[in-house]
Amino acid sequence: MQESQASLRHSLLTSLLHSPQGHCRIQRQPTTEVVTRHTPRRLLCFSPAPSVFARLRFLRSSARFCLLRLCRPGLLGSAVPRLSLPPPRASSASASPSSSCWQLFEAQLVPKLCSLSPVACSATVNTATTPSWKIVPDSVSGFLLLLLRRLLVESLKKGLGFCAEHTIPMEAQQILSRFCPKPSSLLLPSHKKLHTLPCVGLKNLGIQRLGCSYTEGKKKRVFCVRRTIGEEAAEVKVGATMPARRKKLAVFVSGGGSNFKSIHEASLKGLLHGDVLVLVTNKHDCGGAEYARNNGIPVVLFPKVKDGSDGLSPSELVDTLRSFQVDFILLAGFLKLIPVELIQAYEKSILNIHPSLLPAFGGKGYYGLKVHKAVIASGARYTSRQTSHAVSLELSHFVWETGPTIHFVDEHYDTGRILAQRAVPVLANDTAEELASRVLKEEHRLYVEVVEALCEERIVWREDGVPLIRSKDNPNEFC
Ligand SMILES: Nc1nc2c(c(=O)[nH]1)N[C@@H](CN(C=O)c1ccc(C(=O)N[C@@H](CCC(=O)O)C(=O)O)cc1)CN2
Ligand SMILES: NCC(=O)N[C@@H]1O[C@H](COP(=O)([O-])[O-])[C@@H](O)[C@H]1O
Repeated sequence: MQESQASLRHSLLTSLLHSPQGHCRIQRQPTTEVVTRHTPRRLLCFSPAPSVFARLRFLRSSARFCLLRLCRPGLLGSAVPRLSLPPPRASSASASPSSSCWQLFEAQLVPKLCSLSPVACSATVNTATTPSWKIVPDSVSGFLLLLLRRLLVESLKKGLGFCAEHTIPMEAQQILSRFCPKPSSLLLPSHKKLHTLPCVGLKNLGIQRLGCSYTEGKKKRVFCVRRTIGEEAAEVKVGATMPARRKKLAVFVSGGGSNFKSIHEASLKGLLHGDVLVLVTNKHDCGGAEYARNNGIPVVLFPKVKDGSDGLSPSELVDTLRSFQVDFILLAGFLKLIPVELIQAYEKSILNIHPSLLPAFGGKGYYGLKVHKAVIASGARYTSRQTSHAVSLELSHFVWETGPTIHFVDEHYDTGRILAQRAVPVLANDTAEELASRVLKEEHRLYVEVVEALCEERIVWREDGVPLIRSKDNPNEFC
């Protein structure tokens, strides 16, 4: 069954692509408006049918027929469990329309389009949640192709109506991790803003960029655009803040991996602007490694086991992470010392979570349950507020607390710059296990919040070397 559908898609793509002239445009909204571009783009071609009307009939019937079949649920993402598109995160008031369009465009559809071909259709019709994309021929040579465009739009409308419930396969959502740096934008004569993203998937088709343009408050549309050699790309930055490129993450574990799992799940839900691409562990059979294998995430063994050939050396580990184009390393219950080679290769890019309020209860020997046992045994008490001579003793009260710390990693255990902490109460009759469980819940929340900021490039360094997290809602404030 799959084969026939794949060959069907191929025949449609071939028929659309191998002819001397023609154009395609992926439109975000059903519209008859044609954006006049300041330089014509040769995009895609349609096969020269014996006669004009035969061509139209051929294209209309083949497009409509193939799209109906292409869009049939289960076709495009057959090998991978299907996920319906998560509704886009409510963009903060400050986010411009373009950025929400861009987030939808970059995160949820470009990967699919680029991986499958510009002929694929997808998504649903409600612009408030997920975009509807149409592929229509856009003529720069006369009414013929405009007529063709209208015919195909009609076909697609009917075809896409069939796709309304169509979901994006998970593979498309993971393809985005191969996507490119910051989108740039092209100012169109009518002051519309076109944001384009290099599109690796279609290079062999001569299509190098996909773009998302918008006019304030109006409809949005998406183009597939080809830059012919020598053509000047008048790309200029626009003021609108654009989300950074999605980040590539590596997670290091030695045990159960609950922090790793909460980060991975947050990424799949669209809460993080990043993806976990590789798991590193010193215990290939630990819970975190098991979870990674069950979710298609490559597992790498580090460090080398003493007498065995398995495992990577520090330099091999650096090379491996570079091959995945990893941006950030997240330690989550990893119990081995990170070598200086890795710290130098990933400066200010390695985070660790520790289950106490550092600098208390940190360093060599302080890991896992040992940390919580030490906290309980110490009877450590922190005043909840500054006591001063003026404040009588009965007003100051002792609060017994601990909690997770997230810090940058340097060459020693737990001595790197602290980025975030959160207080968790210690109850008088707590066992180490009960306290560990309470702290772990807070770890999961705190680590996802910090990784979210990391992926959105909201971590800044103060002049005295202290890292701060810029508020998501108000860039002038810090968490
Ligand atoms: N260069 C760094 N490497 C690591 C750091 C760090 O801050 N800098 N953090 C640790 C995680 N961690 C605390 O957060 C930590 C892990 C393990 C130990 C420890 O004492 N380990 C034992 C060996 C334990 C074992 O193999 O089962 C030891 O070294 O003797 C302390 C702190 C991760 N790496
Ligand atoms: N010093 C390092 C250390 O103790 N890390 C701690 O190991 C646990 C791993 O749990 P997880 O594997 O379920 O994420 C977490 O509590 C983490 O803070």
